[in-house]
Amino acid sequence: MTSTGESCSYTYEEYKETADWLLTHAKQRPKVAIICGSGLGGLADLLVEKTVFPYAEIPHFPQSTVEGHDGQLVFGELNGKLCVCMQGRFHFYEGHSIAKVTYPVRVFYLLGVDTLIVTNAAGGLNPKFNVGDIMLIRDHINLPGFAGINPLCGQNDDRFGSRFPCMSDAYDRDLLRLAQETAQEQGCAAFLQQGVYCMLAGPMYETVAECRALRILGAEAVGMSTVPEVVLARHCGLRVLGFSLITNKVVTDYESTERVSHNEVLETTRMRTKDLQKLVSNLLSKL
Ligand SMILES: O=P(O)(O)O[C@H]1O[C@H](CO)[C@@H](O)[C@H]1O
Ligand code: HPA
Repeated sequence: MTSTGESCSYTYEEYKETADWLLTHAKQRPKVAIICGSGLGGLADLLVEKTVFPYAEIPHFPQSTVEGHDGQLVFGELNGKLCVCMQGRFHFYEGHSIAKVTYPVRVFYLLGVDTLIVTNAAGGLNPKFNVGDIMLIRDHINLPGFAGINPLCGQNDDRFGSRFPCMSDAYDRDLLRLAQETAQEQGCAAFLQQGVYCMLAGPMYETVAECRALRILGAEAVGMSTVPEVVLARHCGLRVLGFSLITNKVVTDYESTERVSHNEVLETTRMRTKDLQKLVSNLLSKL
């Protein structure tokens, strides 16, 4: 049990119960799942022929508590492709166990999904990045994982994947190329970047010294999500594509008067959300 009294792990049967419930209640059989980051849930509104499930109605499903995360699972079609979209994700800092944060990923796998698209809002560490840039995630640094906060800790269930999964190919190279091509075609290459995302547990934003340390580690964007979802997705063999929207620049100078806030984060997502939606939507038609 965690300090909040939550279960630290789930049985195969629990994941299966959720998946079976969804298979009974939704007519769509998507191969693509999308997890929407802070302020980026508008993507799910673009789906047509929708079936919408508030998280509270889905057996064993966690609840969203963060502003900018609506808390519903949307099945439907986007640009001719069936998908299931999480309008709101779960974060470790909300007090959820890491198993709960990643719960939907194994449910997606049991639904028959083979591709996961993750989006997030992130702070830009790479000095070349501008606010409003979209960074394709080339790789990640699992900082909570260094400290043992990892959804794969505990007994391994071989029905999902192997004890020691490879992570050197976490982000699918073909999907990365496709995303770059698509960005060129739709004319948003000018603000497309590629880089390394680093997850911290949050909920506080980083100190100046932490940002400087993260840069030395090779991180180019920093956030409080995504990595556990990707780890679990790769464990069960899903292909992964990730987008970080650079919502703010991190502070690396003690003289700076800049102060990051969630309002600033959400404001940037409002400015760039349509471009990201178009990119994901155009890309889906090519899968
Ligand atoms: O990663 P997402 O969910 O997009 O949200 C990011 O924005 C929030 C902080 O402003 C944190 O939750 C951080 O992880
Ligand atoms: N740090 C951590 N998480 C974030 C940030 C940030 O600067 N911006 C958006 N999510």
